[in-house]
Amino acid sequence: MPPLPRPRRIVGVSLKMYFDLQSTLSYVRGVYQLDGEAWNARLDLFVIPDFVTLMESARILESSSVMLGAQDTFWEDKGAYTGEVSPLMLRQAGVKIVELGHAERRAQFGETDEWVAKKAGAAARNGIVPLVCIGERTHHNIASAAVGAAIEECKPQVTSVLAAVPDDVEVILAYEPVWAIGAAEPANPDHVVNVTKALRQLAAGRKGTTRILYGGSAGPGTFAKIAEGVDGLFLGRFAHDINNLKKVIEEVGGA
Ligand SMILES: O=C[C@H](O)COP(=O)(O)O
Repeated sequence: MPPLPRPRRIVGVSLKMYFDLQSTLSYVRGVYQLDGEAWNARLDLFVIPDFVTLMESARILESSSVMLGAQDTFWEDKGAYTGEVSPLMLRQAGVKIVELGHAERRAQFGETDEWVAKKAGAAARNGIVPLVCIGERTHHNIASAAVGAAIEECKPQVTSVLAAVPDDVEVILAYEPVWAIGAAEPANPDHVVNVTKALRQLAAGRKGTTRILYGGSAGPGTFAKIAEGVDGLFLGRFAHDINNLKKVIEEVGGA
């Protein structure tokens, strides 16, 4: 099968719950300063702070091309859902991307593929790009077995989401092997390339853009080794130093 044309590259960071209010806003200001770098590198840049700082983050980023993300959403727009966050309000607040199904939410808060798919549908309905985290929980020692097992585990995570969103809307899939999140280093590059190539085929017939990111202890030096399989990186801890985010933007733009 001929290789599929590749979409524009994209790099972003989720702050999870690592920072406090002032350091979050200061970080978002730092990302704003990298708008020019991202433009020069011809890639899209996003930042995902916590919910509390979203409105102020939107204000900081409003004159830039940096896309604002949220760490989750509920699947209904309005109603008696105490504690949940509406996708309608996220859109009104300036959110362009919503992260769904992160491994930490699946493990600690019981997120299921069904919930993630419903949330992805709600995001798309509100004009927000779903960024869906997928990945296998355990790592097999034999490389060939590890690739096959990862693809099998990721497949339903992807297909349930693709069935829940219109065919012509953009979807971002973040391949994050669970065992590589919060680790000392990212997953083996061959493993990432082999799995992401197979995941790309699952979305091959879509009319909408599907971009595939890698996440899991990614940082400077990661992208060039896996560029064959992915369209960018989804960063965590190793982007807390904003200079590392700058380096990654340059690397992804140059690779
Ligand atoms: O959301 C980002 C990923 O979970 C990666 O986090 P990490 O780079 O700190 O492992």
